[in-house]
Amino acid sequence: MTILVTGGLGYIGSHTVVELLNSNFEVVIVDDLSNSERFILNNIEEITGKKPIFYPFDLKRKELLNQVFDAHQIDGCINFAAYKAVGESQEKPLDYYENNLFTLINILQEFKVRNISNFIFSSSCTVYGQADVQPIDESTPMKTPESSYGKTKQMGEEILKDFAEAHHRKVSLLRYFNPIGAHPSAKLGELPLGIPNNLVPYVTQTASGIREKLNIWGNDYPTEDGTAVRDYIYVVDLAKAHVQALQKLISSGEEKVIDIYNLGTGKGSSVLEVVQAYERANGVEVPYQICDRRAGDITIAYANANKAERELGWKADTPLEEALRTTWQWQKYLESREV
Ligand SMILES: NC(=O)c1ccc[n+]([C@@H]2O[C@H](COP(=O)([O-])OP(=O)(O)OC[C@H]3O[C@@H](n4cnc5c(N)ncnc54)[C@H](O)[C@@H]3O)[C@@H](O)[C@H]2O)c1
Ligand SMILES: O=c1ccn([C@@H]2O[C@H](COP(=O)(O)OP(=O)(O)O[C@H]3O[C@H](CO)[C@@H](O)[C@H](O)[C@H]3O)[C@@H](O)[C@H]2O)c(=O)[nH]1
Repeated sequence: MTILVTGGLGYIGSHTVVELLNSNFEVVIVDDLSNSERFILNNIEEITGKKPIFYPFDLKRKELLNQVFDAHQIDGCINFAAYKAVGESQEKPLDYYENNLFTLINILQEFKVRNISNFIFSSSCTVYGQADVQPIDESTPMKTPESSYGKTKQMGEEILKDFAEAHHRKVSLLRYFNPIGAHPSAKLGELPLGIPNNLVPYVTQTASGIREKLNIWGNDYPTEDGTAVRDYIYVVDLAKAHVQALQKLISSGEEKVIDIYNLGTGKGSSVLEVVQAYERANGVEVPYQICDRRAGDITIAYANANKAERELGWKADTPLEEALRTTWQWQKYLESREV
């Protein structure tokens, strides 16, 4: 079967392409390289011994997308392509709505006219906002997200539910918690772009001396050590969930399926716990200072991922320290490419 993977050279997409190729799917990638680099394609080939087909263009260009569907018998799509910087989305909301929603609709139009099913969407735990109860399961009520980015994820989910209902198609909405880590080969990982916004990339750059100190945004939260708590999920575990969600859609005898899964470990870790685990895992020091809270941050979010375990037979079981070790190895790889 041939799967279109949009954003397949990005962080989560590239890891998922590896898992798809290892599971004998044919892969067609469309990625405009707006947040990724071409060498990732070679690295995917080095890891798997297989070469995915790659088209470098912007999915907003309908006529090019149309040609891809003409050229390949597409059996499903995993749609990673999106802008994802929460802060930036507040400054450029129109760019976020345009990129994250128009691209989605363009692909779905092709699915509609060509009668294709099996669509997987990258959603986020951000759709829950600050939930009233932890852990968060799929029936936890959604709140209005703080950012335009978060709103594109909620809207994307609604678009897909309507699409599945109206056209009798199979879709899976995957709500990721906080993905971290890199491929064990150290050939795939998250590419740092400017000053990292996310915790683990910032910790990594602090450990390697690129940043002087980590700013911990607040230690006065109502948590055990006062720092905010998240559910950090290893990216390879996350990638595997996509293959399992896809296989479930493909093998379902139903005409219409709307699956929704939380993808997390079920365990919350505070910012300080992540810093300490990083130091232990990699034998490095991470200097930090405590600062004021970051605007828009929630106190705590961790998943109840039992539904994914029950229905997909999937569980994120890589320990935090192991995931953090791969991050450090990826950093070393990136540094070796620079010299
Ligand atoms: N990383 C996270 O913390 C996280 C958490 C929850 C959800 N998500 C979602 O998961 C998906 C993948 O995230 P990621 O961390 O791998 O991001 P990423 O930026 O590394 O990957 C996205 C890829 O899509 C490409 N892209 C963006 N717009 C495009 C367009 N118009 N046409 C073609 N290609 C385009 C980029 O070049 C990039 O390679 C995104 O939808 C993101 O919103 C990410
Ligand atoms: O330099 C830093 C960076 C982060 N943090 C804290 O670390 C925690 C995690 O922050 P971050 O890594 O930025 O993740 P989130 O704010 O939880 O958001 C991420 O995870 C969400 C759920 O997947 C996604 O929707 C977002 O796109 C993604 O940025 C938060 O308490 C931050 O305040 C710091 O203290 N210092």
